[in-house]
Amino acid sequence: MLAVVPTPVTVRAPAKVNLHLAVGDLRADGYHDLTTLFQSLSLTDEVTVAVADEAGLDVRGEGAESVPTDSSNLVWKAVRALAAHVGRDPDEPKLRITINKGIPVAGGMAGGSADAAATLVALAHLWRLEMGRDELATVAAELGSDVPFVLQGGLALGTGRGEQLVPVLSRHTYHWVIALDSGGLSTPEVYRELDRLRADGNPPRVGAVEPVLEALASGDPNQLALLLGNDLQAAAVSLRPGLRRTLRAGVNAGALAGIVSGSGPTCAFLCSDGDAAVRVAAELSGAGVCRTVRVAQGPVAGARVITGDDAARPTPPEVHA
Ligand SMILES: C[C@@](CO)(OP(=O)(O)O)[C@H](O)COP(=O)(O)OP(=O)(O)OC[C@H]1O[C@@H](n2ccc(N)nc2=O)[C@H](O)[C@@H]1O
Ligand SMILES: Nc1ncnc2c1ncn2[C@@H]1O[C@H](COP(=O)(O)OP(=O)(O)O)[C@@H](O)[C@H]1O
Repeated sequence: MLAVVPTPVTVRAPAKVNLHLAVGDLRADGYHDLTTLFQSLSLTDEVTVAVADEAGLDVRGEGAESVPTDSSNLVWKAVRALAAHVGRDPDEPKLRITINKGIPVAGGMAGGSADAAATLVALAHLWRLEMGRDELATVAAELGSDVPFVLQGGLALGTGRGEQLVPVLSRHTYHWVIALDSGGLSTPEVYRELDRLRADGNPPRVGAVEPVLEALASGDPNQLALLLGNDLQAAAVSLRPGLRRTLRAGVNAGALAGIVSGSGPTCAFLCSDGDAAVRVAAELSGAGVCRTVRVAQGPVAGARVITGDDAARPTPPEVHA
């Protein structure tokens, strides 16, 4: 009898920016307790999972050359984790995975996490698993602190190491300019640098999260801009001092405020509306402070299956500095 080969599944998953990132003390397990507000952004990766005669991984797009294709890639970790969770053989049938990257690599925007979340959703579809999003989220949390959020998308308050999520109702769209750096920063190194700065002195700490939630409820980007904050910013700037210039240049170009995205080095600039974002992007791209500039909106949906022509959609507008 002929075996039916399932149709390949393509899943799109979003980047994130932390609107508020309060980092607590170092825990015994090596993580830090966080209080963070995540917003998903319209910079996305697409992951296609297909059953094939030979297993393999192709990575294309933004920063593809710096992404590992061996078993350390988060998509293979996602395959192994989900297979273990449901008691399947991760190696049969063999899988061919293609990642199309639109999210900067090691940029503080959860690109690897987005690929892991996308792989979980694709496999749940391909393997016809009867799993709810909550069950998928428990597997996601094993793969990384940011993976549950990019699986869920939208706007959410994250606690614990960032994996415990409460969705935040959002009726407003925010417009961003994203400045991509020429290199990446290692997340553990940035956390270590913050510990070092705190041992030596008193780097600035963000305030309470409640006013940020109120600003989000108002939908006024001017109000939100005053409250954006990231405890990791001082550490990212300490490791990459040029980010100070980038942050200044975005505000000089007309953004309401600029922030280092998560552990950096990507910087995110909040703008008053879509037209302002295009103007800021054009001016910032000529300032010589970053590699590339993108325009993005948030919040957007979490990891979801896309089909047909939609999968061939062009990448977001790009302006080279
Ligand atoms: C900083 C943040 C902010 O959202 O994102 P990025 O900017 O890297 O995307 C996250 O905390 C990154 O989450 P993620 O990239 O999933 O990190 P994980 O794989 O869970 O952890 C990598 C390492 O980062 C450090 N880590 C991570 C999370 C946390 N709450 N405390 C930590 O100290 C630990 O050293 C850990 O070993
Ligand atoms: N699918 C993947 N995409 C990107 N990076 C990956 C992936 N799998 C593993 N990595 C590794 O994870 C590191 C962090 O990448 P990424 O998730 O893009 O950054 P960040 O943690 O700053 O958001 C990369 O330097 C790379 O070595």
